[in-house]
Amino acid sequence: MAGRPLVVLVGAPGAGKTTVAAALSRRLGVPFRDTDRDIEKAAGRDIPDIFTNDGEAAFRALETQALRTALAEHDGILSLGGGAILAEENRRALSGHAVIHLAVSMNQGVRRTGMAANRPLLVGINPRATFKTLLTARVPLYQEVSVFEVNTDLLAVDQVVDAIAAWLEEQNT
Ligand SMILES: Nc1ncnc2c1ncn2[C@@H]1O[C@H](COP(=O)(O)OP(=O)(O)O)[C@@H](O)[C@H]1O
Ligand SMILES: O=C(O)C1=C[C@@H](OP(=O)(O)O)[C@@H](O)[C@H](O)C1
Ligand SMILES: [Mg+2]
Repeated sequence: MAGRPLVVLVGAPGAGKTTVAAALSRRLGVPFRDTDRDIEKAAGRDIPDIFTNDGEAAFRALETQALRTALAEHDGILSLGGGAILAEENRRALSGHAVIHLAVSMNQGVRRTGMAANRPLLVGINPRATFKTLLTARVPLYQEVSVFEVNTDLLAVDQVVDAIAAWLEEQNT
């Protein structure tokens, strides 16, 4: 099952990584994988449960392991959790891969994640301030690991897929 992801999607929560990765994999007819799902499957629990009962550090350790495994064996489209780029070890592991940054503004990010309470880091009294702090800390890291960026704010999911498919085509010509 050894492989190499065709594309790895990074970006803040609500950028659309999971949704776009699934849509892109359908478009290209290649497998889809999401490290958050891998973690939930392996643990037999969902992410809020892992955060609440084991803490963020435990989640990050599972995430590093899930990333390492997926990079080694997945040969389709891979989406990561928004915080996967925080560990230097993970950024190093992503080096040389076709990493695409799905960018999202605070307004859109809060709007898209506000509906679901399944992102433990964004649950709180001021999601806008939390999201802004998160972007300030992470955007430089998303940019550091990526080789291409799509600003998703004004695009529908299919249009984000179009942009990535066009980029891939360019790489192959
Ligand atoms: N380009 C987009 N335009 C509008 N809504 C979007 C877009 N991309 C994703 N969404 C919606 O935003 C929410 C979060 O998407 P998701 O794929 O879970 O993001 P991520 O994995 O980056 O956190 C979902 O409800 C999804 O349908
Ligand atoms: O930004 C983060 O630190 C996180 C983002 C989530 O994934 P999405 O970016 O897919 O929402 C998930 O990995 C976890 O809740 C932590
Ligand atoms: Mg996701």
